[in-house]
Amino acid sequence: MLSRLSPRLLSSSPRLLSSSIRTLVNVTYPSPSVAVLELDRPPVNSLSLEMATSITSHIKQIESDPQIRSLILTSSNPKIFSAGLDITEMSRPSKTRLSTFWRSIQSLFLTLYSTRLSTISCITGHSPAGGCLLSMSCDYRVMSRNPKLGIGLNETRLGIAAPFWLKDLFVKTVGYREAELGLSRGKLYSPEEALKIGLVDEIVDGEVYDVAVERAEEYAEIPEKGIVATKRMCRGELVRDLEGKIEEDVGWFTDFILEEGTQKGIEGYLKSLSKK
Ligand SMILES: CCCCC/C=C\C/C=C\CC/C=C/CC(=O)SCCNC(=O)CCNC(=O)[C@H](O)C(C)(C)COP(=O)(O)OP(=O)(O)OC[C@H]1O[C@@H](n2cnc3c(N)ncnc32)[C@H](O)[C@@H]1OP(=O)(O)O
Repeated sequence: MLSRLSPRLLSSSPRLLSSSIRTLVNVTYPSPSVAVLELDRPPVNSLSLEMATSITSHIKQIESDPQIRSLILTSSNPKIFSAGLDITEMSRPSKTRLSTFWRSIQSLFLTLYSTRLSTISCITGHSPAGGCLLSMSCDYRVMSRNPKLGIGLNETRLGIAAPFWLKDLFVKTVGYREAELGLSRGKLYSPEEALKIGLVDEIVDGEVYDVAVERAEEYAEIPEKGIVATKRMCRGELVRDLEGKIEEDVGWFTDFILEEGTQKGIEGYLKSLSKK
């Protein structure tokens, strides 16, 4: 029923939907050419299989409306953009669920990174690991100036490594040496530090959402043909690299996660999170 509605009517607020069909995101339209996709999976917007699948299918629905030119990705939680992958998906999982989960993450990345829409990440809160992946997949990133916030790839801190395509995305964003340092140290950057290395494009003292809408409208004024061709030129290589290695990447991920040593690391990390 829901999928037959026009994307414009698809404001999937939890207030309107029963929990059984909750879509984990809210979609709104601040202007005729701009859509906002708000992550809404309390407590920390972590990316479970269902969450990743929902975001991907909403991006595709929004994309199918030719009037919409820009998409803002943001969070219903003012303190947390996204805590990244749902770590519980990687803790003692079945191999089948784990590979389906990883496919949903690959698909979310490919969809967001190569969409015809101009994408603005509106980062009001923490954005570690998979949260940083979502932000880096967008065309432009605005972040609140709050020095307590962190953005970056902290996988090594969990005893895991970023997959090759996330490493490549990071290298493309911040350059080789900074990426190597940031990845191996599992560094989370403050907004000021992130701005300095090009991990975010702008930091905002006041209402970051208003700035994101302004930028989305600016992008929407640029002729679509030029912007889509440019995006394809800049991003095509990484998209093709991953598309050509989907199965290999699923194999690496499942083997790596299912190793006993990795499982112990994940268990310990989960404990440390819930003890806080
Ligand atoms: C050479 C071969 C290479 C092969 C490579 C192949 C494959 C690659 C292998 C692996 C790649 C996998 C990539 C992973 C990327 C990821 O995204 S991993 C996730 C990383 N995320 C984090 O580390 C963030 C952890 N969370 C936090 O730091 C904090 O929660 C926060 C976001 C800063 C918020 O803090 P706050 O104090 O507000 O909240 P709490 O910490 O109290 O959390 C509330 C609640 O939520 C639970 N939780 C937090 N984060 C997650 C999460 N990511 N997943 C699941 N659950 C999470 C937390 O445990 C609390 O739960 P509660 O105690 O039950 O209330």
